[in-house]
Amino acid sequence: MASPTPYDALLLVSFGGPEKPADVVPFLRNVTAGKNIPDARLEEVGEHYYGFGGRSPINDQNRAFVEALRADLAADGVDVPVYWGNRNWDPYLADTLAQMRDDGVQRAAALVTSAYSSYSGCRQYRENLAAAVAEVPGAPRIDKLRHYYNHPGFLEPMVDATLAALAELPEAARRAGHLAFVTHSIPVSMDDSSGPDGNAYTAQHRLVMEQVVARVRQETGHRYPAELVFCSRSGPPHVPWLEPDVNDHLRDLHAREVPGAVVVPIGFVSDHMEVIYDLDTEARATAEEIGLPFARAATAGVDPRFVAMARDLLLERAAVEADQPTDQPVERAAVGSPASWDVCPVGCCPNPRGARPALSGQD
Ligand SMILES: CC1=C(CCC(=O)O)c2cc3nc(cc4[nH]c(cc5[nH]c(cc1n2)c(C)c5CCC(=O)O)c(CCC(=O)O)c4C)C(CCC(=O)O)=C3C
Ligand SMILES: [Fe+2]
Repeated sequence: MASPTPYDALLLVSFGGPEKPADVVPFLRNVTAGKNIPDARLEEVGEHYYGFGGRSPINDQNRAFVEALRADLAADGVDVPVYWGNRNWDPYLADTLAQMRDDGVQRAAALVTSAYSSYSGCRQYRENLAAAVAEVPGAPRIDKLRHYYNHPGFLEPMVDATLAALAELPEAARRAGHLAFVTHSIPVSMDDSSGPDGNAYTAQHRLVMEQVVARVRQETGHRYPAELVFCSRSGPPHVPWLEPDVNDHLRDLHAREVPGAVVVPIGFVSDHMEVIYDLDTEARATAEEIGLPFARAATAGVDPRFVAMARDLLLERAAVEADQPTDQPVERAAVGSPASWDVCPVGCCPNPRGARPALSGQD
């Protein structure tokens, strides 16, 4: 049986979100510390949270994932505890690392709830992990697991979700509709510097989009027109961010007499606020306003294939890090493009505000 050695724990690392109205402003302060987010945008985002009782869905999604992962590991006989810590809200990374240390954990593999390369989606987590390790004397060693945007455990649930959403569209739109693949907008400069050679953020999303379109074609015999579009733009208006916005795109489809759209949130591993607000609330309202048939594909969430992916990545990396490697090459599940690196290359996804310590990198 595959062994998790040298890892004695798995750490789920996420963004965190508020759980009650009184959490919203302190949470937003944590997220935006040192960043140039206009006050108007913060008030707007605060309203998104208040509209859902001040509670983000993200923490409950992570609790469910941790439970499902514990069950998956137990069923497979992989005896490692699962911990969970966030960048921006309780349970904070440093508290979780202190707990892990107290439990005797020496070395843990970290799965981040962000599948792609970018400063916000990768290095910022690595910096926060480094800061938490520095804050906790005797903290375990943490190895961030590789990007998994092209892992079948992430892609296959997306294919099924896209097919299910297509089935929700009215008959006429089911065949001639378009697929709008949605991810979080980031500054154009952040995309330009993402990954070792730049533009990894958009390139990885396009690979995912192509894979899903190809798999949907296998299942339906039809190659759906598809576009990569963006949600949740923030920052000052004069700074360019990735476009088009999903709402503008829906209007554009309507103007071109496309009879319906399936929105596939490929940038999000579970139903985050961006999904339930930006897509289910705002984009759906746009579609209703213009009379465009609309369906939103489910996120991976606790799909058993996505949960099993976490086990697979842990065991894959354990085989790489093992003291006595076998002569068999380590198998790395990946579809359409090679598996991503284990350790981030030098200069990958730089911090626009200047270098600081980050874990799991060659620099
Ligand atoms: C690429 C990316 C991901 C995906 C990767 C990943 O998952 O990490 C992501 C995830 C998330 N972003 C989240 C929330 C927020 N992001 C903000 C701000 C920003 N995000 C950015 C990028 C990303 N963000 C950027 C470039 C900014 C501008 C400021 C900065 O340079 O950092 C702000 C401030 C207000 C605003 O500007 O909108 C909030 C409240 C939540 C929690 C949602 C919930 O509660 O369910 C999640 C999962
Ligand atoms: Fe964000």
